[in-house]
Amino acid sequence: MFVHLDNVKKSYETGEVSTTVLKGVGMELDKGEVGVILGPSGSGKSTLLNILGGIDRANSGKVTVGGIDVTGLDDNQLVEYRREHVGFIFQFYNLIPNLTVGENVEIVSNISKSPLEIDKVLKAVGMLDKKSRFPRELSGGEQQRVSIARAVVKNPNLLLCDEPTGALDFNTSRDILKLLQQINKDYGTTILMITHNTAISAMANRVYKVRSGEVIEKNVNETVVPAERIEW
Ligand SMILES: Nc1ncnc2c1ncn2[C@@H]1O[C@H](COP(=O)(O)OP(=O)(O)OP(=O)(O)O)[C@@H](O)[C@H]1O
Repeated sequence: MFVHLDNVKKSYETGEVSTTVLKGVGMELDKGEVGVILGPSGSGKSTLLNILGGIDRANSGKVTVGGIDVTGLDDNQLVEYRREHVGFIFQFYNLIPNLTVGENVEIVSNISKSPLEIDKVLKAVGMLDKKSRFPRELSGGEQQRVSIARAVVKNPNLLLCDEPTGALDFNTSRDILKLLQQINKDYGTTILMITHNTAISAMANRVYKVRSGEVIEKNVNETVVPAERIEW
């Protein structure tokens, strides 16, 4: 398995209080697959994604990605892992406001070992003609396209998306999902996506339902539905 989480546990200590957020999560994804994590607010989805992406650490259990034992990495190795292998897409884009579209993508490309061509990636997300614009001059959907370009330019093995369509209307969401599906197909990028929207799970190979820090249901879809046919 390309992505493998085994019995991952996580709790946060705030003062004297300990909150258990993940209670022994198991998850698997083959190379080139799309996975969807569904679950209510506060169920631990973002924590799970952050551990997988090397932003946060598990207290126990094992996480491997493409043969790398992520749980065994020291802080420097974790930075390297994030930089080389993982692309992140968030609900609220997180673009740098005083850099243009091109520059937002370029700063990531500059610190990557084997980046893709910036213009090629901007073209793939339909933003090449707006390369010189600033984020404030773009719609939400366009900003999300740029944040996808920024994540994809480093040619990551794993693309982690935390509610990528959470702030977008139906049509724009569907365009963004189509784009993610296209990237999965064209670059063979393994994608794991958090969503509240159960309809989106139709485009995934594997679906994980999470509740209160536990996986309560795992499904493997025999057929994957093209994003343009998803309705909600
Ligand atoms: N750094 C932290 N310190 C303390 N508690 C935290 C921290 N990060 C998350 N939590 C708690 O862990 C629980 C799970 O949070 P998480 O963000 O993973 O849930 P989620 O399923 O992604 O929720 P949402 O859908 O609302 O984003 C929440 O109760 C949250 O308050």
